[in-house]
Amino acid sequence: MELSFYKYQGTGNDFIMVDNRTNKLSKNNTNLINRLCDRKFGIGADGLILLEEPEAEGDDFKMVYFNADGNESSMCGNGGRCIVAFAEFLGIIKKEAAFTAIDGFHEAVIDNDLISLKMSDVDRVEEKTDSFFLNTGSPHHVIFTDKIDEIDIKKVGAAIRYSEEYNSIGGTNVNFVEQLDKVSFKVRTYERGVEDETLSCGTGVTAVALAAFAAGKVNTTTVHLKTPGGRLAVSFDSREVSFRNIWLTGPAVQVFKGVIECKL
Ligand SMILES: N[C@@H](CCC[C@H](N)C(=O)O)C(=O)O
Repeated sequence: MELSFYKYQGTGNDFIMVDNRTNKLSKNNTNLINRLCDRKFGIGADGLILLEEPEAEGDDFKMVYFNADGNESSMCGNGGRCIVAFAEFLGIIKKEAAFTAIDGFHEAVIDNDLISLKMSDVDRVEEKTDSFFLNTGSPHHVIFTDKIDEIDIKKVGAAIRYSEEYNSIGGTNVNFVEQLDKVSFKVRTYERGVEDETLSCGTGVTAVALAAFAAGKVNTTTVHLKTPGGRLAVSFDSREVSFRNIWLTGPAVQVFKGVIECKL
């Protein structure tokens, strides 16, 4: 089978994007999706995203997200911004989008090079001994440090991701964070399903912004995040540790397109 695809990146978090409105690509083919995401044997990406026909009334499309390991997973914030850019490219939307992903309904707005995505509400930030845990559409463990560049992200991240603490939820993503000033943080993320550090994680920086606010490290409701792949911003309304109207903003870019021969 020949598969047409597009490659997108959002602050260096990269995705294979497939227009699957004709259901050409089966969602159960874990090996194929894993192979397509492989950086040596395939196209190479942190994940693969299907744009499908909407199921809910008023939606423009449906988003289905797979990690590089080939498994369908929870919400991807950078992928959500990239699929909005893809939908605009395909002519499905103009400057605004409404779509459903695994964690529910999302809205998005395109403003020149920046795409803002409305994230799921967050009702709980769990404070642990030296870290925080919250779910921003995907599960995130957040650790504040003052030596972020000295951490072996893959080693320490994997130890937490596979720890007994997170077994019952299928593991977690792990974010290491260093405060830069009153409103900015440097973030490095170990991503579940990629099983390595990625250049950026959208649900991850969202978790960092909310955890920083809950911990009293910032008192503004817009937080700036510097990742190895670029800059993102998160804004929100807060009531104690309950967060609403959460928006993730940053660039999303089409890198190339192609056709690949897939053995099913
Ligand atoms: N890169 C993503 C997060 C993707 C999901 C994650 N790897 C998981 O399985 O929890 C983002 O930008 O949010």
